[in-house]
Amino acid sequence: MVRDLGAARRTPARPSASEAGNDENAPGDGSDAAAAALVGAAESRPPLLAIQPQASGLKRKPESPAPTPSKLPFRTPEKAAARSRFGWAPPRAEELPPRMGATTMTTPRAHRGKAVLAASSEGGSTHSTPTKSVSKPAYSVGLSGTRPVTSGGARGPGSGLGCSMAARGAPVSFGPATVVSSVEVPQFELREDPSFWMDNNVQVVIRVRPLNNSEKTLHGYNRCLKQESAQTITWIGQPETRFTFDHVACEGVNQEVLFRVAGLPMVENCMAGYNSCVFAYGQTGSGKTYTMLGEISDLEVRPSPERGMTPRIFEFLFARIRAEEESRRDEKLKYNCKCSFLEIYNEQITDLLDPSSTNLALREDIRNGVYVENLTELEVGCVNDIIKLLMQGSMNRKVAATNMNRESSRSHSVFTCIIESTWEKDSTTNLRFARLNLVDLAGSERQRTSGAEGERLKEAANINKSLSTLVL
Ligand SMILES: Nc1ncnc2c1ncn2[C@@H]1O[C@H](COP(=O)(O)OP(=O)(O)OP(=O)(O)O)[C@@H](O)[C@H]1O
Repeated sequence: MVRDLGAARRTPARPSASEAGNDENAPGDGSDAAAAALVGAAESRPPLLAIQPQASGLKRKPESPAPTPSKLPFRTPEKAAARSRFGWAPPRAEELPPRMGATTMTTPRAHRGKAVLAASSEGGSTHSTPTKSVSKPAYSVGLSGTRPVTSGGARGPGSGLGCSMAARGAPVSFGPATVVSSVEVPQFELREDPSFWMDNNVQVVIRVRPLNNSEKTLHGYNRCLKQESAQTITWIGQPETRFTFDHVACEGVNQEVLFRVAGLPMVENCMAGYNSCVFAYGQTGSGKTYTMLGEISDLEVRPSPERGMTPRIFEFLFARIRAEEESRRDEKLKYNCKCSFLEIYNEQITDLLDPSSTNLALREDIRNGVYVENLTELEVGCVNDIIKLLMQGSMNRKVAATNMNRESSRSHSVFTCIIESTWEKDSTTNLRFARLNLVDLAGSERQRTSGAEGERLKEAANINKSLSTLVL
């Protein structure tokens, strides 16, 4: 049964992270999990992954008219210009931190059980992807967590945002991991350098969440990972394996710091006209929703320090928009932002801003590229507009209790903001366009550990299937 957390999820019932701990991941009891399935299934649709051609007679929701080339020329985004405008000096090679491990991607990522925060933007030139520092036969190993290793191979961390990797090839079994038992874990500062993002299309940030109370009660302070720097993390199994990422955020890294490292540069990219995307991937209960959304109730009155990436991104975006419009008043610079919020549940798309609108079709055409047909797009002008949409959409999202997370998101959610700007220069009207996607994926899970049965099991199968497709 799916629980509509309409009430529960965004009420004070969800404890703050300071209390976290505590029983967040504890399984709910039967009554807690009761409720109704929200999404109707349509039988005859092709699978979601198949993009359907534009149906004749069907029209997308009205959009702003396409610019006439002669009147509204598109401006090529100026990364270099944006960099200097925001005061970022391009880092000199010698200033960059030494990268541990190999610098090329040596393993395709097949993930199991942990989370990654990945962000990307169009443009730039190089890929920066996780690397591991030992070359080994194929395996699947969990990174991230502070969760203790339980016997028999529940090696996945499961706490924190982390990542698992697997090399291609035949699986080999591993011996049990060693565990580190320590109340204190070393802290590492993340390097805030927005200009770094200007030169890298994709970055992967691992976030390790603190142990919660039930984990401490069950397993003490045992951990199967140790962190050695702000870029590397080591799985203390056999063989001990070190992984290198763009950033590894230790347990002590808070929402503000993570936003400054990973969210703020995305806003700057969008302001400069680049499409950008941040998505959280990982094992159920590892902290994806906490990272992407965090605590958003009461934001208008008393912003919580636990608010996550999404609200912070929009706080910053609207502040930047106001500042830009002010400083370029003579050019009549104007921004216009439109948002949509959807979920993918059991391979079907539902409009979270209009939940009666289910089973939406994915289409593609030359003008719009890939888009979701009939998805609600609402104009937004300030953070409060965003908060309302986030609250509304989050309440409609499918959430249910599993053994691993009392409020497990059972769907992937995509919050999109289209940022358009127009300005006049040399008697010409210019138009710039960027799209920002903020994605909170459903958690990958082992059915045995998550205790999925019945409807939960069907969801879990669809979640794992779609995550595997994403990785491919
Ligand atoms: N960095 C953190 N600091 C404190 N608490 C955290 C942190 N990350 C996650 N938590 C807590 O852990 C619990 C699980 O987090 P969350 O619901 O975000 O996991 P998830 O990865 O989204 O899970 P699922 O995939 O099942 O939806 C929540 O109670 C959350 O408040």
